[in-house]
Amino acid sequence: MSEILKARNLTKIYSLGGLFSRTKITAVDRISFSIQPAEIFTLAGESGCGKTTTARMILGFEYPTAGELLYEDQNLVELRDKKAWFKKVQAVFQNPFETFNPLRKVEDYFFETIQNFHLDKNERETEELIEEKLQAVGLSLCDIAGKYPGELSGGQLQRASIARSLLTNPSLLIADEPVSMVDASLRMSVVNLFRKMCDSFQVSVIYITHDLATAYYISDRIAIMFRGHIVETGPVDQVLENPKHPYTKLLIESIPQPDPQIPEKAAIQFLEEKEEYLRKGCKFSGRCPEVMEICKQQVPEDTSLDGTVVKCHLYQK
Ligand SMILES: Nc1ncnc2c1ncn2[C@@H]1O[C@H](COP(=O)(O)OP(=O)(O)OP(=O)(O)O)[C@@H](O)[C@H]1O
Repeated sequence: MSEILKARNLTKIYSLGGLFSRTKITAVDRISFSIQPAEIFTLAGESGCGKTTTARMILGFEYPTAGELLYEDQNLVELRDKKAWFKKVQAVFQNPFETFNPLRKVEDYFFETIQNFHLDKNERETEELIEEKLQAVGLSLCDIAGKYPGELSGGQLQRASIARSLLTNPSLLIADEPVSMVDASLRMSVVNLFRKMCDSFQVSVIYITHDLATAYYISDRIAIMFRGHIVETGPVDQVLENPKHPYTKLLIESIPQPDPQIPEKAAIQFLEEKEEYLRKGCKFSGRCPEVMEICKQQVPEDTSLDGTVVKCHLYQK
């Protein structure tokens, strides 16, 4: 089956410290990937590796500095009818309490989406459409009727957010850390919904996460990002059961969790992040246990290996 979305050498450069600053980082550096119909493709990596920037370019919130984004061979950057694109691609964000305004009833968002995209026919059909999507995520109109976001749990609200994203029958959902704000005990049930949505509605999902365990559980393919590069990509079991890139191995052993309670630590992390982005050669060379001299000089090319693609000098012929 043909791909629904293709990214080719997608690049985003930011100026650090304002538009006219001379220091620039390549937050996303010539990445290429494609999304097949009805698959879950995970973008994984630690904080500040370019995952959200990639998602924002697909959603049209950021313009790529270079490269192409193609939807059914149409260049998304040149797309004039943004509304038609938003019908096909929907987003589920990290914090459902930020997605919904605390002063508006949750059901209003459903009716508004239907109105905005001209999906309504009559009152009964509108309610049937909403009920269908809510039931698919384990809720019903009765659960949300008349309620404000604060009256639902985080898990219920995230389910409602997923249901709303399905109203337009999108072909692609972008889920950016969708369960990181949901209670740990409910996380798997929400994550499982993406698999279910994928199978029931033939929607593809780009799942953005730090959490390799949930990625392993629901994804078909995965791309591991580090400082703007995709360093390893392939079928999820191949990549996570038999990792090749030293960074993938490190990520599997331990996922660094930034601690908002320790500002000094955050500051150090930011400095490291910037240093790594600006590093010549392989961005991971400063931390790599298998570093070689060439790694400090040259960015490695992509190498195909056992069904995966690895960006590492260790595997270059
Ligand atoms: N508007 C911006 N201006 C300047 N730098 C930016 C901007 N947005 C992101 N960045 C930088 O680009 C890099 C990648 O950020 P991005 O948010 O894409 O990473 P991420 O992997 O999604 O991280 P997180 O998981 O913390 O959201 C970071 O160094 C970040 O500071």
